Amino acid sequence: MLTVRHLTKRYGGTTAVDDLTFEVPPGRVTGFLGPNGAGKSTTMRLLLGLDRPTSGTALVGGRPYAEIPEPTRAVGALLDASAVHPGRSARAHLLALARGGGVARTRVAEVLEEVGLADVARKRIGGFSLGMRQRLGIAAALLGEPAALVFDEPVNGLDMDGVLWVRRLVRDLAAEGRTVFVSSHLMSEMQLVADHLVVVGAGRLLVDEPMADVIAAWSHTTTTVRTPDASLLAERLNEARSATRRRVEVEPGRGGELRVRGLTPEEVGDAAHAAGARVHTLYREEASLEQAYLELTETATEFTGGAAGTGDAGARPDAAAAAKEKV
Ligand SMILES: Nc1ncnc2c1ncn2[C@@H]1O[C@H](COP(=O)(O)OP(=O)(O)OP(=O)(O)O)[C@@H](O)[C@H]1O
Repeated sequence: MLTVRHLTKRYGGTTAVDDLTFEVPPGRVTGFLGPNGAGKSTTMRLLLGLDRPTSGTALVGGRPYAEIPEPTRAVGALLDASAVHPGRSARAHLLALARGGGVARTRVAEVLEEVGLADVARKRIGGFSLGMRQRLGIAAALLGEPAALVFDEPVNGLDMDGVLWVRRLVRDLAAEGRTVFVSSHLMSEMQLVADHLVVVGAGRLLVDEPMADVIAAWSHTTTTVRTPDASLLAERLNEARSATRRRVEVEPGRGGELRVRGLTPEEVGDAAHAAGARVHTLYREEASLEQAYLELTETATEFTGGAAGTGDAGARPDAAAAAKEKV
């Protein structure tokens, strides 16, 4: 279990982490999502005792990292895959880590095999691709067979095989009952691996919910209909709204269009027929989870004046408003 309570970290005038509170329990993959600069790496570094909090606590198995008796067995981490000695071989690097962490030498061959680097074990790390370095970083994290794993952007630089391998590994580690905490700046990646999602923007907690709930709340279908009889149809749709238990929203779009959320194109078409409204265009739009996430983090950044904003300033405000309601 990883526990973050009222965690704050300031660097001079920059608040990298701002009063964060959440837990990462064992047996599931917890995704840590946020745009660049949102404070993900800083939170992970604080959990791993690589930096001191300005205030609040970051605990691994209920203790601050510095007080863990056997840290290698408690938590393994992949943070910055490039922070390795380029002149050493992969094997020598892992042997040094095993020696330092009190781990049996035999684990080195095992983890090299597990991450697919057995064939290049004696090659210098300096000649490794970014993907190979990521695999080596993951091998180092797995050395002590730790109860918790912290992976900062583990799929960065990996080819498709590597990405699929990391996704499977992360899920397997959680299935073994380990605590798995994985960061990414991509919602699409989180959607594929995470059971639970923690979203941060400008250092603040925005969402802490099961992935399934996030998907249900953020994805929605809008049916757009263009008709010269908009008021007739709108009236009929309002009747349909009171007849259904689903949440239906009708709002005017561009050029006499109506945008209907909560009803399918078939239902809108039937309502138009019943109302005697002429339909010139009728289509369905799926709101993407990625878009809702971008708008959420963008809004968080605007309100806090942080520097983590990304994306398109013309983004649709309706999804951002819906996302804000969720917060
Ligand atoms: N050692 C440091 N000194 C000064 N500022 C820092 C330091 N480390 C992080 N920051 C700042 O804190 C903020 C959060 O950075 P952090 O790296 O934690 O974000 P992140 O979500 O991990 O983003 P990325 O994916 O880009 O690493 C940023 O504004 C960053 O510039």
